[in-house]
Amino acid sequence: MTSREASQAPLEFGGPLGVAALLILLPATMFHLLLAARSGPARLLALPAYLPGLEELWSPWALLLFFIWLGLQVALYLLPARKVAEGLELKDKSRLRYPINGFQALVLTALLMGLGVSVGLPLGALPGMLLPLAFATTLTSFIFSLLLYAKALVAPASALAPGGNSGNSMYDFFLGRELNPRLGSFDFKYFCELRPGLIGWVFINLALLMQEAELRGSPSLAMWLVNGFQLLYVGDALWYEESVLTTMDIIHDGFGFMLVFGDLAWVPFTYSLQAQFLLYHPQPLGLPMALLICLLKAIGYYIFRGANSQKNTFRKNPSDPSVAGLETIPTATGRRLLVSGWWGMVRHPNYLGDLIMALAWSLPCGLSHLLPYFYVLYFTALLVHREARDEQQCLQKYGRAWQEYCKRVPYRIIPYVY
Ligand SMILES: NC(=O)C1=CN([C@@H]2O[C@H](COP(=O)(O)OP(=O)(O)OC[C@H]3O[C@@H](n4cnc5c(N)ncnc54)[C@H](OP(=O)(O)O)[C@@H]3O)[C@@H](O)[C@H]2O)C=CC1
Ligand SMILES: CC(C)CCC[C@@H](C)[C@H]1CC=C2C3=C(CC[C@@]21C)[C@@]1(C)CC[C@H](O)C[C@@H]1CC3
Repeated sequence: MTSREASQAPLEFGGPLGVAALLILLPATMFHLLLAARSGPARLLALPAYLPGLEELWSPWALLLFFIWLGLQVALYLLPARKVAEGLELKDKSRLRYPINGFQALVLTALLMGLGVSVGLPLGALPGMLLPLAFATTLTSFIFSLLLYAKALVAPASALAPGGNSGNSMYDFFLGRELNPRLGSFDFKYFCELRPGLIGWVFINLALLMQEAELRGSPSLAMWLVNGFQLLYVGDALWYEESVLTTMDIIHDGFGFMLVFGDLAWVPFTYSLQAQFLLYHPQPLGLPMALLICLLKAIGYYIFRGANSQKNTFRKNPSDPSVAGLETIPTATGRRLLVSGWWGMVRHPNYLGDLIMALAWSLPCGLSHLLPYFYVLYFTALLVHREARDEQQCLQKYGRAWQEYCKRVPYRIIPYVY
């Protein structure tokens, strides 16, 4: 297939019409959440009381701040890494190399921020800039995705993603045509997936905490919990950075608007919704309830980390003592599928743990509003859809062995429910 021939891969996300809707709906939802979080009624399901004018959205300072942030993260990405990992084999039998220094980037960013705050950097002013920052990031995401689309037009056929090469420009712009767009050894998708948005989310949360301390004397218990839980999640993702190299985002999906906007804008501005909500709507939280929520978070994390580590260890070294005793099914590819341990409980135990953690992030916000539960609702939809896509890919990869696995482990995410 040449780069100008369209692939026959089935269309996802409702095809061109579906992605046209998503191109509008995703940014609109993000701005709706940003506005709702600061509004008095904080309603998830009501239209905003007013629409911000361009003067409220556009600020060259916000754009500059976003580029300084990107520049800092690029610089940290380029620092010597403790390890350079190889990705999975590509169509042309080559393997790309990726620096494993995301956790180092998080720690260095924290040190720089600490230093900055100690000499007067007004981190607490960030919450007031979220709207123009989100606007600048969205604008940049559209332009960056267009550049990536143009770059893919001259990429060799072997560099294209299986799904983003339908021949419909809007669909391919959304899904991404090129699988691993790079400039030299700088990998745009890998960089964006784990650095600017994920680390940005942590510092937006921290800025909201500092602002709350400024407003009310000290941060609330609910704000501490949300900050702590989400920092653990981001720290974990960066500590286990190498495992992102086997996710469908890296090995299957192209780098188009969906991931560009998702990584750069959606993650920092919507995943910080609970902390945004708490700044404008303080919630009382007693110690017993806080302890119960911590227990829920611990259970979710235990399942999430246990399941992810078990699969990653098994894929790296099936004779590792921690996984050697697990029951498996052989497949025609030579790889085996786990059918006991976490992966014998449901077919996506890691999603179950992630969903439990999502609930624990929202509960500190109390039960008076639906808004802070947006993440739980969105994430359930995302994981159900993602699970269906992964099943399809596994069925193609493993055929009868996958059918056998589904028979042995009938539930997808929640035991005896789904
Ligand atoms: N917060 C967020 O917004 C998001 C978080 N996540 C989280 O990221 C993590 C990664 O998720 P995701 O990328 O979807 O994929 P998974 O980590 O669930 O990996 C799925 C892959 O695992 C392998 N696999 C499936 N079943 C078995 C088995 N029984 N034995 C051995 N290998 C098996 C298959 O690949 P193969 O056989 O090729 O190894 C399959 O394609 C999850 O914890 C998820 O919750 C994901 C998306 C968004
Ligand atoms: C804009 C759309 C709604 C879709 C956006 C999807 C992205 C936000 C997510 C796609 C896969 C992701 C992963 C993570 C963050 C969210 C995105 C980028 C993690 C890095 C989160 C931490 C986990 O430990 C690993 C995840 C890998 C997939």
